[in-house]
Amino acid sequence: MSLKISGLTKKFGEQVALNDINITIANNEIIGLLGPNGAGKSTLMKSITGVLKIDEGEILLDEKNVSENEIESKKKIGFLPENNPLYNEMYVKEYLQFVANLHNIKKERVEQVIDLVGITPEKSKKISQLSKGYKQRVGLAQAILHEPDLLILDEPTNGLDPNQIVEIRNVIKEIGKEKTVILSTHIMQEVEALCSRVILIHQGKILQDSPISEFKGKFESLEEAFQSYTV
Ligand SMILES: Nc1ncnc2c1ncn2[C@@H]1O[C@H](COP(=O)(O)OP(=O)(O)OP(=O)(O)O)[C@@H](O)[C@H]1O
Repeated sequence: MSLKISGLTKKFGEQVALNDINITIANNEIIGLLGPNGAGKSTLMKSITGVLKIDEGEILLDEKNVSENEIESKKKIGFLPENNPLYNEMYVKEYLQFVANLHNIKKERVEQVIDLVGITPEKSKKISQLSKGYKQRVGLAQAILHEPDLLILDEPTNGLDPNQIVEIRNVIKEIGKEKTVILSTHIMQEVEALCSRVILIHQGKILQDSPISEFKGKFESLEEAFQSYTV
């Protein structure tokens, strides 16, 4: 998988949400997308997944422009949006089967993913009955069902309790062994636990794109580094 973003600019009216973003990803790695509220993280993720149309620049996935190859690109990308939209009235397995049908995926894969994200005991429950952590697992399951090469996760552990956070991180770590994962988070421990590379966005621009050790640099902690760049 290769992803090359060049000169990406996205505006909402007068507001420039992303300003001349350039990113190259060539390896399977877990990348932490950091930045204060309103920095442009979700906008970047939605731009890559094709949910938002960009104003300037281009996004190449495996050397093909995502806006000109929408269906092909979507096959290669899995997306867990912020606030994990799910159909609450559906049952877990029924919902995942529904998503699998949209992608033309065999039934066996649904069971495989249910097992991978650890929701086998919950698979016959209604989504509305699940705890937030299990809902998040269902969101992850729908994102990986079609075996995407690139997984984009917008604040995947937001609002979870400490146990659920660890569990979801383990699932992401497992997936990250074979896929490229871009995840946004405000939790520096998460970055430390999962990511090899950090991209820091502030006011729509990239301030830092480096291995985690370089990002930390002379600072005692990632929090300190984050503050020094963004205050
Ligand atoms: N649909 C939209 N219409 C108008 N402005 C938008 C829209 N989506 C995002 N914005 C603006 O673009 C900027 C970047 O927002 P974005 O949601 O990408 O930030 P973020 O880094 O994901 O923030 P957070 O950490 O709070 O989730 C913000 O100023 C936001 O208000």
